[in-house]
Amino acid sequence: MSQRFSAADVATHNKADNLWIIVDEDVYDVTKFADEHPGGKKILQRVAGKDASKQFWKYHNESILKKYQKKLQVGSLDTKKAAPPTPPATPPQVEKEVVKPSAEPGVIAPTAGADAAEEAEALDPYGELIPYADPSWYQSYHSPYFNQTHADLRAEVRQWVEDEIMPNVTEWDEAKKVPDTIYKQMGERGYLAGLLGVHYTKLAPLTKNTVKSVPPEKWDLFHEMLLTDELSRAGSGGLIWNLIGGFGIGCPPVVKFGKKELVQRILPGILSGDKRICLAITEPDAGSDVANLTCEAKLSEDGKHYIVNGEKKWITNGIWSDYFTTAVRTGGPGMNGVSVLLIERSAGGVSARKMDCQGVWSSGTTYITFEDVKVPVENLIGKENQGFKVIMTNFNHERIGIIIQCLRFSRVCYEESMKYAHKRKTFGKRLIDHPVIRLKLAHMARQIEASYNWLENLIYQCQKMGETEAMLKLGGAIASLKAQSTVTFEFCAREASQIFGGLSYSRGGQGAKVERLYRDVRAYAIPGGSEEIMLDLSIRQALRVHKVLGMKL
Ligand code: HEM
Repeated sequence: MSQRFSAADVATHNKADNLWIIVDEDVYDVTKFADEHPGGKKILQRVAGKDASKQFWKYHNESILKKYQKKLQVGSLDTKKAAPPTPPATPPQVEKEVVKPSAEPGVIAPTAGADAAEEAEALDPYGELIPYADPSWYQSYHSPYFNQTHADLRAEVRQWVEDEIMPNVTEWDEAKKVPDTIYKQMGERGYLAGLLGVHYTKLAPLTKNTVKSVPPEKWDLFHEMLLTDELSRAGSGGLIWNLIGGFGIGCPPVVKFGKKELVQRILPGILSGDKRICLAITEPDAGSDVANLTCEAKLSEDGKHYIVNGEKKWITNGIWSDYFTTAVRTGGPGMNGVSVLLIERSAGGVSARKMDCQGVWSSGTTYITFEDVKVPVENLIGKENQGFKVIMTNFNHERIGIIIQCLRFSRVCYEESMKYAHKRKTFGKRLIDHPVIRLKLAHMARQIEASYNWLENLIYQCQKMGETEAMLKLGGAIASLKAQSTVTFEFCAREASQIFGGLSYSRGGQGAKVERLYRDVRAYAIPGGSEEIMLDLSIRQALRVHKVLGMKL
């Protein structure tokens, strides 16, 4: 915005029909906007022609300015320097202080060995540096897992989220739909191909899009993790489920167990963001109890097709999906009669009805009916009656996705609370100056950090192990961490809501993220294995694995 005004110029625009205000040395013409201002026009008229920064920040958060800046800003004060008034996402590099470890007498400190010298350098600080609001490697703490390619991806995704997603996410959630252009961008930016738990180089021949800041050969599971993590900063389960909820769980079985011809035919359209895919397992009568599903697939007499009949419920993205990775019964009762089929909507006989749910509004949760749907036998994923293995292998990936989202949502609740606690005053003090509020923040932070550190460790294990080893050895721990992260999320959403008070009870405004996330909690605690089932599985599976490892009890 090139136009410059003196404070005296702005002061002349001080009438209802000529109403300018100053926020952070930028000048806004709110004459027409005043009538539609949700806080009322009188309140704007009271600051007409004046610097209203203090009042503005009392009632709004950053996304409001981003959203309205283009429409309302007419220039800046002539006193404004080139540098932006708010800290940039990446603060300027400062010379690093070299910290020499030293121990107080009586403290047992490990002596630095030869390996210590090779330890990775901590990356430059990034983000707003609010303690615990980002993972510690963002804040220049050492990490064995992240390098410059992760930092580059982080910056790329954050910019996109802050510019194009965050200012609109509340509107999309209320409309229960994310614009298709955003999903398309997920493909164009090469993100979809990076979210399958499969090495990027394997998918490169199936897509012309790659991620700008990370070459395919350098892509690892930590890139995948941080992509979901950064997207989740928008603070909307609906957004994440819309973008990756169907794809992230519906596509991996096809890539890992689908026939080559099928993969080559459908993957390019999916990875580019033109076609959508979802996972259809749960039924009105079979949730976590997958072995009891009833949707049946009968082989046609000529042996060329399966004919599918049955219902699926709570299917994320089902409403707009072209492909359904579907669990069906091809054999007798129990887990050994289950197969997985890739059902194509274009075959006909597929009806989809959008369901109204408590949370994740823009996720497109769907009730699906299959009526005599003809599915070519080439669309069998894995082997007939061995679909259970396909489904089980998929669970680890699905649950890790849920964990990443829950922990970032917990951080969002914490971060929003921390910021709000610094501006809201009660009984003559800022909230942050009340010990009871600090206690809430402390309880949030300790759970977030403990869970996130376990997550990093599990991602590292997944990276080192093969698919089957990971399924067996990590299944219990991942189930346990899924329960841990949904409990943490529920706790943080509740505590944040208490800190925001009425602002998180009404929708929109400063408490928007907290109000929305509070509604999204159950969408994480129930699907993908409920907390109760996860915790029970975590011990059963761990005992089974450790018996094989030689456990002595
Ligand atoms: C560029 C100028 C402004 C824009 C674009 C703007 C926009 C908005 C929007 C979109 C809301 C709805 C709540 C939200 O989403 O956060 C809102 C609410 C509000 N605004 Fe503004 N506003 C501006 C300036 C101001 C100023 C200068 C004041 C005070 C002097 C003010 C006071 C309020 C109040 C009191 C509310 C209601 C807050 C609540 O519901 O708790 N606004 N504004």
